Amino acid sequence: TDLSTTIAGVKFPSCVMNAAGALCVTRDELVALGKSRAGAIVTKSMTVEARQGNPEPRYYGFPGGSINSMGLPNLGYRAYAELIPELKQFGKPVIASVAGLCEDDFPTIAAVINAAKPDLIEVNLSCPNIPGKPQIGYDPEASERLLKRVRKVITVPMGVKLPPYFDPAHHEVMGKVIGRCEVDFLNMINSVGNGLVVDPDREEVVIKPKGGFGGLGGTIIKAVALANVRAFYKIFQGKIPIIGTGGVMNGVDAFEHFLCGASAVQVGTVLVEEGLGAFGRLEAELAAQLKKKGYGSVTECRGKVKEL
Ligand SMILES: O=C(O)c1[nH]c(=O)[nH]c(=O)c1I
Repeated sequence: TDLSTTIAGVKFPSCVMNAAGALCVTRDELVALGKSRAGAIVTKSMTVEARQGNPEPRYYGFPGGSINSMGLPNLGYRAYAELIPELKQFGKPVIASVAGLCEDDFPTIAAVINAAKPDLIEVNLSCPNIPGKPQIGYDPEASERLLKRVRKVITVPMGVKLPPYFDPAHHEVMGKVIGRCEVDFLNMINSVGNGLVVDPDREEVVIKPKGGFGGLGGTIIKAVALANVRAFYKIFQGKIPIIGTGGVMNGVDAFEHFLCGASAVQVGTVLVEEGLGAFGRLEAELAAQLKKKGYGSVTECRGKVKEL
């Protein structure tokens, strides 16, 4: 079974890769991703200055998912610009995830990162965990302004990592914004922002930042992720490739993302919980599922989910 995929003209040896944020902050983590079965190396979203991130505990896994308020811990964009040439030696695409603490940070980072020639750049409009900072992706005007500014300085394929939307009207509005910004791929969804997990025995929240509020990931968000993948796949009639992120814990979850229109999938929670070995398991399970269903590749089943 062929598990390779192509996004914006870039060939991925496997359609399963890490989500920005999962095991991808340090050089050692990124090199380990390069040596693993991951289909790409996706960096942690980067800011201008290096950051320690939020106070711990800031990640908590539980049956069904995870909650995090990492607070953008990363080496700073200059360090990743220096790392990119080394990371490109592993025979798989390097995706640089660009964030920023303010709108002006994004083009500053994007211009320097673009010069380091990652295979693709993913603009993260959906970090939910910077205290006092609303998600850019929930502000269409700010999203359009920012995407147009970074598009001017990015010459490699540019994608956007979107937060979950919960209303078709929002899918429509963001679809129009994206259509006006020459976006080469989409990635959805980021974590479901500002959830709250409580430990009933200790009668406490489980993470420290923001009173325990954090982004949700894992099985519990799969249905939200699939809805967003499907909504944007339909809006763009499959013409903009979509990376499906959210709730992929096994091969069947990944298959569901492809049926809804994804061209590749990213994994976060399952990677943090299981480690890099998850890639081998996910690939084997996805290959078995495709074989069982009579599909020769993920491309064959893309967008094939039937309505009633
Ligand atoms: O807290 C984080 O660092 C973080 N956490 C997330 O769940 N999504 C993001 O985009 C980010 I930048």
